[in-house]
Amino acid sequence: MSSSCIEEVRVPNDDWYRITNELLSRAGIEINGNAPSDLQIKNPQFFKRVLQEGSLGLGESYMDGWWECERLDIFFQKVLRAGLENQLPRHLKDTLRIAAARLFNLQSKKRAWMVGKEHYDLGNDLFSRMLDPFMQYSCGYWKDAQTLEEAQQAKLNLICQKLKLEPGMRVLDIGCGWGGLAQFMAEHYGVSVVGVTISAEQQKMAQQRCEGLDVTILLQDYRDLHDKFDRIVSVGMFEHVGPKNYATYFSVVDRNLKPDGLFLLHTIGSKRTDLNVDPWINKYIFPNGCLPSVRHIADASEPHFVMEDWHNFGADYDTTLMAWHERFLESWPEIADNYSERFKRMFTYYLNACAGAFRARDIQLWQVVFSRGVEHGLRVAR
Ligand SMILES: C[S@@+](CC[C@H](N)C(=O)[O-])C[C@H]1O[C@@H](n2cnc3c(N)ncnc32)[C@H](O)[C@@H]1O
Repeated sequence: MSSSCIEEVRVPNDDWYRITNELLSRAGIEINGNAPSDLQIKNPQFFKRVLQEGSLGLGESYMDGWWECERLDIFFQKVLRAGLENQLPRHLKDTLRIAAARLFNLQSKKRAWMVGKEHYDLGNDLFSRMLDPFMQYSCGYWKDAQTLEEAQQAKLNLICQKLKLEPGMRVLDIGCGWGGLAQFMAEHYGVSVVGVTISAEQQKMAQQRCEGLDVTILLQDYRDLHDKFDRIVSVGMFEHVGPKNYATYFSVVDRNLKPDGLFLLHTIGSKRTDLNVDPWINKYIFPNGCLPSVRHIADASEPHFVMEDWHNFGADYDTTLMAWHERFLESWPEIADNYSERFKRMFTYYLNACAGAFRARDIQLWQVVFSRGVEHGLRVAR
């Protein structure tokens, strides 16, 4: 950090600047430095805001244009690798939220619809451009893929193979999004599918996508399912379930799965066990989201199922998120009239922060296959 930079931003309070600078230097990040992951400060109030409000202040000040960074993904990778997020203070509101999460069920049936309205209903114009043609809003499988399209189709096939789908089977997709997996399973594997979502926009589009196929898309909470299926799959939805409901979730799967059925859970996971969600992500992207740990999944599933396979391909989410960001920026001119510039910064921040978190190995992507111990000759596909 050269003294000329300090003059440039005219830091009003040396201490705010000094502490922030010291923290960032532990992650190899310079203030107003030349590396792509360095911060360019536009408003010197930034230092105070970050030190007082932690992660929330960092994200909100970015949305407000108080700082820039050419490679936000690398910035987050470095910050998380250095463990800086644990050294920032919590905003008072966040402390209250954590207390509330311990006391109340933040993902109750009534509250579950919030994320549908606030995130998944944001705009099909945006999601249809940012995502692949199957509109997969979950990690692709990049093992042999070069493009987002290939990675998402490989993921869809991987799921179908792990589930050992056979024509005529009934499959339940809990958290079916825009219906891409339902369409793929019905078209390529000859199964009949029931999908559930809590987003009205998703239901509308999924129904159009699956017209003419043996697919039903329900707008309902997973807890209201009472049926029987040969296979159950749930992709990118468990992150909305919350610790107070993990046991209920697995009971619902158990209740709806035939005795010789298979269940595939695809979820982001984290090793932390407290309240596994970043306050900025909670406020602006996924209200009431919460990442499960291995222990959460083990405890909730063991009364019901045998765990047949546990596959981590978290590194592939980094690549997926970077591909989404590229497509988001490319399509921005077509959708800019429908959103604000602040929204653009918010989405850029979200996609890059998550990519950096996967790259830093802070969070994981798990596919877990469960059975009831019935002989399937289970050799799970990879
Ligand atoms: C990240 S999206 C994943 C969508 C899709 N599976 C995919 O991979 O593209 C999460 C999905 O979970 C659904 N979801 C969240 N909470 C739910 C709940 N309580 N009951 C049913 N679906 C829920 C959302 O509506 C959304 O479709």
